[in-house]
This record gives sequence, structure tokens and C-alpha cells, in this order.
Amino acid sequence: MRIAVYGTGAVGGYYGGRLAQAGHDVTFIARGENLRALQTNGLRIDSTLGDFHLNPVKAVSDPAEIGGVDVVIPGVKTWQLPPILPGMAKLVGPETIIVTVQNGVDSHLVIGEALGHEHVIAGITRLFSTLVEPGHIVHGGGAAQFLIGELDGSLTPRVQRFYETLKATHGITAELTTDIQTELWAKLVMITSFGGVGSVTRAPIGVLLSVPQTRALLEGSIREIAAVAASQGHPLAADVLEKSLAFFKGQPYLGTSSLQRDVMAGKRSELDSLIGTVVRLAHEKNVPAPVNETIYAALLPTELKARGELEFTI
Ligand SMILES: NC(=O)C1=CN([C@@H]2O[C@H](COP(=O)(O)OP(=O)(O)OC[C@H]3O[C@@H](n4cnc5c(N)ncnc54)[C@H](OP(=O)(O)O)[C@@H]3O)[C@@H](O)[C@H]2O)C=CC1
Ligand SMILES: CC(C)(CO)C(=O)C(=O)O
Repeated sequence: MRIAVYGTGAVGGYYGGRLAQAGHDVTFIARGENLRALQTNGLRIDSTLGDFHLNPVKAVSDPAEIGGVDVVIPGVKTWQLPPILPGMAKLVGPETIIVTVQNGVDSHLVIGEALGHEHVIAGITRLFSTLVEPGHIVHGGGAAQFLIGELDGSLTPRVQRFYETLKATHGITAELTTDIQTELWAKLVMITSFGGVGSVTRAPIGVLLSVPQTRALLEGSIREIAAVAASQGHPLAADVLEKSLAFFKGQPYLGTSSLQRDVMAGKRSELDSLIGTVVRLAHEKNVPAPVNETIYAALLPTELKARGELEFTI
């Protein structure tokens, strides 16, 4: 299968690396030091599911050098998606599928509006991965899940084919769903509560669960987002709270989310596409969301600073 990974960071690099390791024709699109490292030393992945080093790898800066592929995996953060859409168009032929991996509930819409909804399959990834230095990814924790589904729920040959490809790939736990929209909301519940409470407290998940006050914040956030999901026509299972808490309990004591790691590093984060989306939709539908509103407000000053829209030093 011809695959292009647009944005070779923690997630795109991990899944693209595994697919390349399995023998697929994968080209990585990267920039800066990361591109230079990939072109010079290849892609190194240290993973609890087995370390590997791909050298050489196909890595370019300009998607026009690749042309149309079977599958595009955009590996960038949500706020980095709009600038890459013109480049992504160069990878898309009549049969190309674009499979999202982003947290949040609207990356598939952003891409679909620009490049055609018919090309987009939504995906959800669950893994703990970090680009620790250019060309070098560390995957910790357990399985690296990749759940995919057509947006209308149909089991088309193309979604089944990509599912079978993922399933046959070592280091990827593939899942196929007929209700990806609800799954996106279930993931939003989990990542936004975990990421939001972790970001304001600067504490890992083991601590958040063990301190009654922060556990109450987690639970309050989960309940609010579940109510927002229902208001959007995606009611979640009645046990969403229990399931989210069970997922958190299964994580290492020091586990953090990608949102929290970005906030703590002073980098621009996915605050707007995660907590911001919850707050905006709650307002629109008059759903009470005091926990998420407070977390959003508390994180906004440092987020604006990271975006260069506000300057302060203390
Ligand atoms: N990390 C994780 O464990 C998980 C992350 N996710 C989600 O996956 C998505 C990706 O996150 P993650 O992999 O952590 O992010 P990373 O920051 O590690 O990776 C994004 C990569 O895309 C590159 N990039 C951005 N814009 C461009 C561009 N115009 N041209 C070329 N390369 C570009 C970045 O380069 P540069 O550094 O130069 O900007 C970076 O290398 C997010 O939506 C996140 O929420 C989901 C589950 C787990
Ligand atoms: C759920 C979690 C924490 C791991 O997949 C995640 O999505 C993230 O870190 O962005």
C-alpha cells in the first residue's frame, strides 16, 4: 500500500513506522531538524512492543514529490491542519483515503471541507508516544490502538481493506467501528477531562485519581462532556464515567496526556479544539459546563502566550 504520513511526530511517526516496518511503501513528510534526521539517520522507534530502526526511510518536505497515494495519515496537531491542506491536496487522487488520528471531534470535517468529504475516514488513536528528539520516537504504555470507521457507519470495502492492513501490522491494535462519531465523543470525554485537569494541576493521572478533590474535577468534567455529546446527538453509553475512570486507573501512575505535556512545556496546545470545543458547544446548547469553563479560562493566558498573542514574564 502507498501511504503518506503528513507530519512525522509522535503519532504519525509511530504508525507510519510500523506500516513501513510491515513492508508498506510509506513516505514521511517532515520539516526542519526532524526532516534532516530522518533523511540522514532514518527513523528510530523505542517501543514497549519492540524497538526498531528504519534506515533509510523515504522522507521529504514537499508532498508534490510524492503525488497521489492510497492512504494519507495526517500526523499534525489539530491547529496545524489548516496550513497543510493545500499540500495534502497533492497526495489525493480519486481513490485516496485520508485517515485522521487527531484528538477532538472535527478534524475530519476540516479536511473534508477542503479536500472532499468522500476521501475522509475518521480514526482514533490511543497510545502514549513522544518525539523525544529529531527522528526518534518513544512509545510507552501498552497497546497502540487505531480505531477507524466511515463517517456514515457503512462497512465499505476501502475501510475494511485499511482495517485489515492495520490488523496485520505488528505493534498496532486495529479496531473497526460502525459508529465512529460516538467513539470520537467518547475519546473527547476521556482526553479532555484527563488533559484539562492534568494541565491545570500539573499532576499525573495517578495523583489526580488519588486526591479526592482532583478526582471530583475529573468526574465533573466527564459528566459535563457527556451531556454536551448528548446535546450534539451523540449520547454516550451510561457507563461512560466508569469506563473513563477504568481507563485512567489502567495507566501508569505518572501518566500524562499529550495536551498536558504541551501545556507544561509552554508549547501551543490543542486547548481550543478540545476544551474550547466543549465550552463553545455547551454555550450553544445551554448545557452547564462550569468545570470545563473554569479549566479553559485558567489555561487561556499561557496558551495565548505560547501562540505569541500575549506577552508576560513572572
Ligand atoms: N502523542 C500521543 O501520544 C497522542 C497524540 N494524539 C493526537 O495525535 C495528533 C498528533 O499529535 P502528536 O503526534 O503528539 O504531535 P507531534 O507534535 O509529536 O507531531 C506533529 C508533527 O507534525 C509536524 N508538522 C506540523 N506542521 C507541519 C508541516 N506544515 N509540515 C511538516 N510537518 C509538520 C510537526 O513538526 P514541528 O515540530 O516542526 O511543528 C511534528 O513533527 C494530535 O491531534 C494529538 O492530540 C492522540 C493520541 C495519543
Ligand atoms: C488518551 C491519550 C492520553 C493516550 O492515547 C491521548 O490521546 C493523548 O495523550 O493525546
